[in-house]
Amino acid sequence: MIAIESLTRKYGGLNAVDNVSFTAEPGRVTGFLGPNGAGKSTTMRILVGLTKATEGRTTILGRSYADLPNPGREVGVLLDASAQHAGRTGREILTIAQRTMGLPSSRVAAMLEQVSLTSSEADRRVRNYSLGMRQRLGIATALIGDPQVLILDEPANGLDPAGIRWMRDLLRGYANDGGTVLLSSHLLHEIEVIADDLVVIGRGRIVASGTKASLLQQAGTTVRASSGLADLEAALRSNGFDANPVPEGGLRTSADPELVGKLALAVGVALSELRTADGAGLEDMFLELTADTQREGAVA
Ligand SMILES: Nc1ncnc2c1ncn2[C@@H]1O[C@H](COP(=O)(O)OP(=O)(O)OP(=O)(O)O)[C@@H](O)[C@H]1O
Repeated sequence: MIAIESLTRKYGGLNAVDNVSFTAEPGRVTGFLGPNGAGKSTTMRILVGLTKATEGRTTILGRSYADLPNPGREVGVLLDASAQHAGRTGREILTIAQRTMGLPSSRVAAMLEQVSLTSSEADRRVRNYSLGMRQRLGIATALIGDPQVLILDEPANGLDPAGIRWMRDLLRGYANDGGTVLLSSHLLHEIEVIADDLVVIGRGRIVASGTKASLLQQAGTTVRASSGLADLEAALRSNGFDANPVPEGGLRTSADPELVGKLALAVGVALSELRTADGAGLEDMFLELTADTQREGAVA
């Protein structure tokens, strides 16, 4: 279990993290989602004691990171896969972690196998690793102490589609065995498949959080038409439903698709798209929630 309570981190006049509170629960994968610069890495760095909070507190398994007696045995951390010592081999990096944590030497080979790094890859220097191989090695280092909690910052970076699938399965299995997983991404589609819970952050503030199922429900129905949207919006509102424009044209509404179709017919609007809450609806909601925090418009 990870708990973040009223966390604020200021850099000069900037609130990089602004009064953030949420928990990540055992047995669940919590996706920490937000556009570039939203405050995800800062929050994670504070969690593992690399950055100081200006206000608020964070705990892992009920204690601050600094108070964990053998942190690697309790929490596995992957913040920046490129930060590994480039002159060491993957096997050396894992061996150092194994010795530091007082683990049996057999853990090194077991971890290499778990992340599918071959013996010859393990004996190559990290400077010759692809980013995907560094991510695998980083995940192996995070898992070597058999921790109950995993904190991963953008772990899918550099992985190919098969690698992303592999990581999802690994994290799903880990959470199913009772582990707590907090993973960040700026790409909704990367974590919506795996996350049970989502915490959405924009400009340092939490803009939405909850189970994926509840957020999907809030995402409602998305409807598009090449003309007449204003009439449809008015009809929805006069029937007591929300109707809000979404990026790239269209409306998102709390009315169910069948009703939206009937109202569209009644006001003579030909629809080009009508769909119920799904990943795309969630994406519309994510873009809308973080619209004023985007640098380049779309994120996914
Ligand atoms: N050491 C620092 N000094 C000054 N500003 C910082 C520092 N670290 C982070 N920031 C700022 O804090 C804000 C949040 O950054 P952070 O790296 O936490 O975002 P992020 O959500 O992880 O983004 P990304 O997806 O791009 O990694 C940004 O505006 C960033 O420029």
